[in-house]
Amino acid sequence: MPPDHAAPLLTLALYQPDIPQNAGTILRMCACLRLRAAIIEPAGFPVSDRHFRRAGMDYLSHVDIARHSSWAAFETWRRESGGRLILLSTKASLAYTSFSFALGDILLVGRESAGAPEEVHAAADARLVIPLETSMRSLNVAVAAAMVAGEAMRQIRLNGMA
Ligand SMILES: C[S@@+](CC[C@H](N)C(=O)[O-])C[C@H]1O[C@@H](n2cnc3c(N)ncnc32)[C@H](O)[C@@H]1O
Repeated sequence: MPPDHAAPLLTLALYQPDIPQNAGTILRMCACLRLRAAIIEPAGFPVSDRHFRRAGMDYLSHVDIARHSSWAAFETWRRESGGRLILLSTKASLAYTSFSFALGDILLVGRESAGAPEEVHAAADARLVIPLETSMRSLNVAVAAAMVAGEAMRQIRLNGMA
C-alpha cells in the first residue's frame, strides 16, 4: 500500500511551553513539515498572546494541535496512540544522530527555562541529546526541535516509511 501523504509523520510535543515566540516558531515548523503538535499545559501564555501569534503567523491555522490539560492527560493519550515518547534533553547521553526514528514517534521538548522534570525523563522511551561544545549549556528549544525533527524525517523518508 502506498504511504498516506496526508497523515502526519511525527508528533512534536511541547512540555509546558513558557516562551510564546518559541512555541509559535515550533508550530509554524509543524505546519510546514506536516508534523502534528501537542501542547502539554499549563503553558506560560494564552493562545491569544501576540508574540505567539506573531511567531506562528497564519501558519497556526494549518497545524493539527492537540492541547492536553496536564502531563497525566497527555500520557493517557500517548499510551492510546502507541507512539514512542522521545525526549530531547540536555541531560541525556545518547546523541540524536545515533537513534533510529520511526513513523509515529512523539518528539518531546522541555521548557525553555527548566527543561523537563525527572518524571518526564523516566516516562520517555528514549532520551536524546544534541551534543554541544564543552561549556555550552543548551540550544534554544525551537532550534533543538528543528534539528531533531529534521533528522527524524530524513531517516523516515530514507527508510521508505513515508
Ligand atoms: C533551553 S533548553 C532547557 C534548559 C534547561 N536548563 C535544561 O538544561 O534542561 C529547552 C529545551 O530545549 C531542548 N534542548 C536544548 N538544547 C538541547 C540539547 N543540546 N540536546 C537536547 N535537547 C536540547 C530540550 O528539550 C530542553 O528541555
